[in-house]
Amino acid sequence: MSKPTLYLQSKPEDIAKYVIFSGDPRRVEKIITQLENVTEVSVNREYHTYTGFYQGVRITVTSTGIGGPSAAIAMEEMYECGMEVAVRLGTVMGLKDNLGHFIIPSAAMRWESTSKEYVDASFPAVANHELVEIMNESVAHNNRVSENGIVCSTDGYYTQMKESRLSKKMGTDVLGTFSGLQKYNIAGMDMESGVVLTLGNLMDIKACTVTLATVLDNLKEEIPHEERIEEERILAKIVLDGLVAYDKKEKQND
Ligand SMILES: O=P(O)(O)O[C@H]1O[C@H](CO)[C@@H](O)[C@H]1O
Ligand SMILES: O=c1cc[nH]c(=O)[nH]1
Repeated sequence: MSKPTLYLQSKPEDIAKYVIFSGDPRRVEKIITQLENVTEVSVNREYHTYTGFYQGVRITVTSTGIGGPSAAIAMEEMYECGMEVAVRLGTVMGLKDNLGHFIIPSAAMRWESTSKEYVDASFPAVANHELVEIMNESVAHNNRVSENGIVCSTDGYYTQMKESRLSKKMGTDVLGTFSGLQKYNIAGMDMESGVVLTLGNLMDIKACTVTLATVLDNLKEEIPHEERIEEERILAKIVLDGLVAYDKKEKQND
């Protein structure tokens, strides 16, 4: 019998080949309401991990909290357990006129530091093309709009995404960050895509991120609360439907 992993307290037999990573543990509790025959694998720190079935496909869902370091731990431990496909399901700050859009980035800028602990900054954080296509189709089937631009992942929330009392005291140019990235045609900002896509490539597994633009730069606009609840439910359905479509395609190719 293998030992459970350190933080996600998981063994290979607990974990499906398809793993969904979601930042907020409370979002995980909502996602699993769309699954059947759900088993709690573990609830430890920010990591809430469950495995269940969606239309007959075995899927694990886990949370990673906020930021790259804890996302890397989750990716590593799921890889130890045999993960073959990793999908980050989360939210993103839109940098265009894209509030409410489903952003499935083709790649991420690696402004965060965690992925640089693994590999040089020149290594690209690219999503798996096949998964991106399948998730695009799933967005369309769910009557929503998808976008495949590049996102930027960062470590700083109150230094790069939202002005704060301290950022103002220190004269940090948060608004300048947005205009700089907009010049590069960046679709949005989050904190984990750079890590998930980089590690996915290093692990030689398939990885992508599927995100909902819930806010615009500096939180100048936000999706209203009730609408956000419904759109996050659809976000989960998009990812689950996408994984089922991927699984079907895999089986046809076998
Ligand atoms: O909604 P999640 O997946 O947590 O993602 C985003 O929300 C958090 C910041 O508000 C960061 O983790 C960011 O990447
Ligand atoms: O403020 C936000 C909201 C969603 N995602 C982020 O990364 N930041």
